[in-house]
Amino acid sequence: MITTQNIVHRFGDAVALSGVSLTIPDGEFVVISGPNGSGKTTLVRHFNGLLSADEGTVLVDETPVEENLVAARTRVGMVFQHPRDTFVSATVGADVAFGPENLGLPREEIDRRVETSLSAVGMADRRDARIDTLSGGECQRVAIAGALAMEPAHLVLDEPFTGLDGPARESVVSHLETLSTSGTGIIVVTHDLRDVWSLADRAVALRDGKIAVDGSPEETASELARIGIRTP
Ligand SMILES: Nc1ncnc2c1ncn2[C@@H]1O[C@H](COP(=O)(O)OP(=O)(O)OP(=O)(O)O)[C@@H](O)[C@H]1O
Repeated sequence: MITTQNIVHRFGDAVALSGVSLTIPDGEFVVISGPNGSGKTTLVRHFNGLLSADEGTVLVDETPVEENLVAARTRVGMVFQHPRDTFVSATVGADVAFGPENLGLPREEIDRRVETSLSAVGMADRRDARIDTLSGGECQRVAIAGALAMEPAHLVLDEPFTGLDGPARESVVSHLETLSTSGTGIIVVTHDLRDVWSLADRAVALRDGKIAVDGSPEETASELARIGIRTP
């Protein structure tokens, strides 16, 4: 479970988050939307301690994130926009193995996780492929596999569909659906709710660093429309 309690985040004089309280239970599929600059990326970066709040507290499984960063980053996996810039290894398998290696896991366990994670995104046969030969959609799937190899309770994806064509989006969405069905909590930051609307348990929208909308997709569709966020 991820809990933010009244968090405030400032960049200099600019207030990016202005008192956000949110609880995301294990297994929940949440979409986070909102206008440009409303604080979406800033918010999710608090979920595993990539940013720390100026005020308020972030808890992962009831432990403050800063008390155990490794636990927070193991429980909450993060996949960023433009994953091509975040790969650390030359090949798919080596990149996916990187996180588990840093946890100091035995080789057999690392191999098992790489295999399972790549299978989960339909890339098991590309283990030895060079990263620089992958398409945008394949990069996104490998980035998801890298996060999955940490066996997170929650997978956070920040604008995972940017730059992907229709078939690539469909492929990423279908893998998210499989993960969600198998119990992984999914948190997707997106401007475009069309892809994930039918999968979401909950829709949260930020505006001016505050939660403007929070509820089930059915409950929130008209409120989202009122603040200019289109739903399918
Ligand atoms: N590193 C930074 N330094 C200064 N200001 C920042 C920084 N990162 C974000 N901000 C500001 O904080 C506010 C929230 O930004 P954030 O990226 O969280 O919004 P967002 O909702 O994810 O936007 P977008 O939809 O454009 O990605 C914006 O006003 C942004 O300009």
